[in-house]
Amino acid sequence: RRWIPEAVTFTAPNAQVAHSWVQKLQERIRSTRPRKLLVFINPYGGKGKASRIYTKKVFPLFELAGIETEVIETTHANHARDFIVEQDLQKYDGVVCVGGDGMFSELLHGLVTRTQRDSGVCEEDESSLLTPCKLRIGIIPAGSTDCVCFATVGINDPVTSALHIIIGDTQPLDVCASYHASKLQRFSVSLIGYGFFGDVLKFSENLRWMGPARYDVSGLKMFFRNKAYRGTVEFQEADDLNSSPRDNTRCPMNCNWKKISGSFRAINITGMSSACPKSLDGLSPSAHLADGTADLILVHKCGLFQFLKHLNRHTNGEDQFALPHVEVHRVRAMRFMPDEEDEKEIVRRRKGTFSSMCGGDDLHTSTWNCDGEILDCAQLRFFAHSINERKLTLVLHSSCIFSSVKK
Ligand SMILES: Nc1ncnc2c1ncn2[C@@H]1O[C@H](COP(=O)(O)OP(=O)(O)OP(=O)(O)O)[C@@H](O)[C@H]1O
Repeated sequence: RRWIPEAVTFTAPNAQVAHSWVQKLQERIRSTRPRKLLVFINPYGGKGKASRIYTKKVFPLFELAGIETEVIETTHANHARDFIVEQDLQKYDGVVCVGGDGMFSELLHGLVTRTQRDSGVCEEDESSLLTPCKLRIGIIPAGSTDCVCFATVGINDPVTSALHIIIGDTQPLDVCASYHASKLQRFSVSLIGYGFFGDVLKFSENLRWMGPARYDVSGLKMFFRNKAYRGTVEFQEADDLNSSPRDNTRCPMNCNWKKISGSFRAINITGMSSACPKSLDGLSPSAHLADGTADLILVHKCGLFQFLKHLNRHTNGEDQFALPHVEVHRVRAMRFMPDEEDEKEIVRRRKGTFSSMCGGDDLHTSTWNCDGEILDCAQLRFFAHSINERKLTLVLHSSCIFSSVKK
């Protein structure tokens, strides 16, 4: 999957022929390639090497390809998002982030919000039909995990990504919208995880000073903690062709929703494979990129060894779903409700001295990890939106979005 630039020399019989070749090539290139890009660099992403990666590896290629760039080094979180929401973007053919998944998410939210505002659509409203974004997002990987880049391009290599951007490659993606108490929480494209991955992210926030190693340390702690959370997952399977989460029907009987109650070690929803350098096949190797579905993976309460077996299968090529405590469904929508008893217990524990002493570590609900951002709530509804313009049925049902990601 790694691309490298290569020079090819054509020899023309005379200058006139050479000139016509150049002209023809330029015409072709102009119609498919971006001419002006807005680049955001997160100087603190990953190991803090984003600026150097851009200057040394990416900018020379953009220059060689005649792409004009405007570069903004971010000074604070949400700098890129706010810029996209507020500034004139007419002159750009695309926006590029040099950073990790968090930076990609900023650009995604900025573009979605901007597009809805410009077209007078309320993105907060669950029933709104969102307007697709025209601008594309390019990702130059320079973060800690670079999952979105890895799962779409197959490698997290800045030069490969720069070359894909230069030739105008596109890759449509599904965008998932998550709601809590009827309020939009976030848009996401890769993992939405409750239980294990929610806890790993939450605890890792205290360890930011460690850099990317924080995820390993937090993962180890949460693995041995072996906590499961009670609740009910309801979902609509993708092959249920008679209904769609956006068909505007009102069903009083919940007839097309499947329901599973129990104690879950992890609830993961992923709109793409979520592959990354640590797990080359990802959480769900056969997840599709742009079909309006996501894969729901339920890991029921199990022993340490059983959970280790499941996790280990993300890296050794064995089927991670072929285990008695794991099940997987392809879904269009999902909702999760923690057990009420647990909610009451949280309040009781929060008031207790024990809780304050252990920093809420013993809480009976987890949080959601939404593309690497914490959603501090347990109850959640989510919809997968298709953005694949080639499939008419999906466009008809689709209420969203969006731009394609340049590989
Ligand atoms: N100048 C800045 N100072 C502080 N935070 C920033 C700045 N610019 C961006 N951010 C925030 O930093 C967060 C993390 O950035 P980024 O995703 O690039 O790196 P990462 O977290 O190391 O990688 P990954 O998301 O792949 O694990 C983002 O959510 C972004 O909002």
